[in-house]
Amino acid sequence: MEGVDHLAFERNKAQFDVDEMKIVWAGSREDFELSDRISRLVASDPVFRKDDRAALGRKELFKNTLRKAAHAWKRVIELRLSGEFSALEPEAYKLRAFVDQPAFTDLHWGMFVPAIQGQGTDEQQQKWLPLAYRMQIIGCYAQTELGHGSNVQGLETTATFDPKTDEFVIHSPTLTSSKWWPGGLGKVSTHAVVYARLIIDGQDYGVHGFIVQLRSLDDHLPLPGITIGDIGMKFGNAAYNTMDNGVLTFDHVRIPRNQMLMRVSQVTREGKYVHSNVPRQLVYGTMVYVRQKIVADASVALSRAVCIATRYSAVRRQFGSHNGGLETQVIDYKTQQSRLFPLLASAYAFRFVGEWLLWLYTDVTERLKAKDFSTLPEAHACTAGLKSLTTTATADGIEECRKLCGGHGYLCSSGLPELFAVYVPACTYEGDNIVLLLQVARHLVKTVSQLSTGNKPVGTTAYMARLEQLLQYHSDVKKAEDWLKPNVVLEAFEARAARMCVACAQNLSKFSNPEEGFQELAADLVEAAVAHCQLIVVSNVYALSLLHKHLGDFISTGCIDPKQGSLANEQLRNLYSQVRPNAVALVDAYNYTDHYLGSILGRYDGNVYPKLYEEAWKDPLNDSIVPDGFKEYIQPLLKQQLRNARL
Ligand SMILES: CCCCCCCCCCCCCCCCCC(=O)SCCNC(=O)CCNC(=O)[C@H](O)C(C)(C)COP(=O)(O)OP(=O)(O)OC[C@H]1O[C@@H](n2cnc3c(N)ncnc32)[C@H](O)[C@@H]1OP(=O)(O)O
Ligand SMILES: Cc1cc2nc3c(=O)[nH]c(=O)nc-3n(C[C@H](O)[C@H](O)[C@H](O)COP(=O)(O)OP(=O)(O)OC[C@H]3O[C@@H](n4cnc5c(N)ncnc54)[C@H](O)[C@@H]3O)c2cc1C
Repeated sequence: MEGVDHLAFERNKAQFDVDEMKIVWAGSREDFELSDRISRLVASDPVFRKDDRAALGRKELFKNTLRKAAHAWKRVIELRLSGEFSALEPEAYKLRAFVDQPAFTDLHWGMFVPAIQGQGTDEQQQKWLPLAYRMQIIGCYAQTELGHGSNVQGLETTATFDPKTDEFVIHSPTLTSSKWWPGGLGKVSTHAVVYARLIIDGQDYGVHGFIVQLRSLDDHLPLPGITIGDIGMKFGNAAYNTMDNGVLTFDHVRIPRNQMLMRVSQVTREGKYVHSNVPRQLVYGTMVYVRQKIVADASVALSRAVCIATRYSAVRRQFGSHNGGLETQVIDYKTQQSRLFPLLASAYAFRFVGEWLLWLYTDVTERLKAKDFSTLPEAHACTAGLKSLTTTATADGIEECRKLCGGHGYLCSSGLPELFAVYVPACTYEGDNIVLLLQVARHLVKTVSQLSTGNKPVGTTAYMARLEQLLQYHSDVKKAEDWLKPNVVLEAFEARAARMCVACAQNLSKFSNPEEGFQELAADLVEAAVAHCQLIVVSNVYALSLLHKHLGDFISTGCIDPKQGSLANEQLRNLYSQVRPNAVALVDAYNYTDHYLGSILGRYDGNVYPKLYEEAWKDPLNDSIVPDGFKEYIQPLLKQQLRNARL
């Protein structure tokens, strides 16, 4: 029935003010109003239609992406959504988010511009940023190669200084040195920040960033010595195939010396290599920025999936009808709750941890400007660890939501297959999640080993200062309600993380070669890093479901005993019952339009079945009643069977 709210009875059960929660989710009233306005603006604009995406071929899909990106840019300017000619303002960022289609612009604004901002000198910024802000040049981030992604120091592209001409010669010496993966490179970018080994007078100074023009600004053809193309279709149908991830090789391409990004180190006219008094790691700064953004986006992707699964679970009924009455809503099954509600809690937890990480990132950026580099290792460990933790949980969570929607979750019209396919590379790009956890583990082991030298741990590792106490700790939980006290939960998580880190550090000390030890104990180190990152995120329901999931860690490290573990589980069940009447309202608080959700199962009005039925008839296969190919392939079979039957 059109116009009827099939979920009204659920909404009436809510025990909190949904409008207030919308503001909490958005961050502030101002942010809420902005998101609300822009999401409606996108939803009502036919150019931003997306329900036809699944049926488009690659070329149409890509052209459709170009059209949307151009239209979005026009809207940004027409509506004066941001300051003059910049898409880095929150308004433009929101517009991009609600358009909901990965495009070259993500890399231009999300990596090319930040790389110049973070690694360029003032002079370089003045030259390149105005062009980039106006999109008079379009850039990408060309770091990864066919042979190396995680191992950045292993990149092979070379940038050799030629003192005669005051230029760098950019070259791809091997097949494996071909740049491979950069988004926006394949068909669109005119420029790139290319990461290459700096060679001066035969000496290798390691990987540095260079601004390289790739295509003519007139006819868009690659410049001499440059070969570029798209790397081909990726996982999922529409999904990330809106993006032109590309391949690029250089054959002795010359660029002026002043196109090396020179904030961290410089090459003089005489070919002298000069290193500023800033840490070399700032070359990796763009990755820290994007990892922080990815954490903030994890809650968005997970909340979309949870919103679809929660609304649909309230609509869907199976079994349990008595005397011809209604069957049970699947959301009332305890197993459904134990799978869905921790994800609902995670979406909220990630939303808040994303805010916190933005604060941490802003703080470190301010400090860097004032030449205080002391918090850089902590910022790197937190962004790397939380990127890994939240993207893994979100990718797994989206897939769980698909299963929570039963068979209909597998239909493209549920929105979940595409959401999963678009999201899942987040576990790999911007740092493989295991490789990033190993970075966190290095930071933790270093922190533990420095305790004996009197180095006071700071930031998220501050709990290590209470190591003696945490090693003695045993939970004093006696009844299920004790697990509701935040301190009780926090201490258990601190003790578990501390003990796992100390155990790793002790085992490492048994190796004469620390690197060998690190390789050998890598699996344990990853688990210790996960424990530390979970500690950063813990909050009520979420914490208890994690404790339940990782009960083995808590018991084997002696933080809690099995009885306390089952009390945690008992409390978890109580919490699920408290969440149940509020579940639909909690997902309404995300304030997502039906356009943005892109899901029949997650429709605000819950009018699922008629719309699913209607949608099925739109499939191109249903354009004709008898399928194309019937005469060639089906009819002969049927005729043959008839003949056989007669025989
Ligand atoms: C209209 C508007 C539209 C707006 C849209 C905006 C959209 C925004 C969102 C953008 C979305 C973009 C989509 C995503 C695209 C993906 C792009 C990519 O994948 S790009 C490609 C991404 N690729 C990857 O992510 C590659 C992953 N690999 C790596 O990051 C590195 O190679 C490594 C870290 C694994 C090893 O590094 P390596 O040097 O070999 O070895 P060591 O371990 O010895 O470390 C040495 C020292 O450095 C330290 N340190 C390390 N990192 C950092 C850091 N970041 N910082 C600080 N420090 C760092 C480390 O702690 C150590 O310190 P110490 O102990 O000596 O004191
Ligand atoms: C959709 C998408 C978009 C991308 N966009 C860009 C872009 O715009 N620009 C760009 O430069 N790059 C881009 N990339 C590349 C991306 O950053 C890399 O793929 C990523 O960093 C992982 O590196 P890799 O492919 O070398 O993986 P590998 O390191 O080869 O990983 C393979 C396996 O080896 C394991 N492994 C590797 N090293 C270790 C170790 N030391 N210890 C234990 N296990 C290890 C990993 O865990 C993984 O299981 C993109 C990738 C994707 C998928």
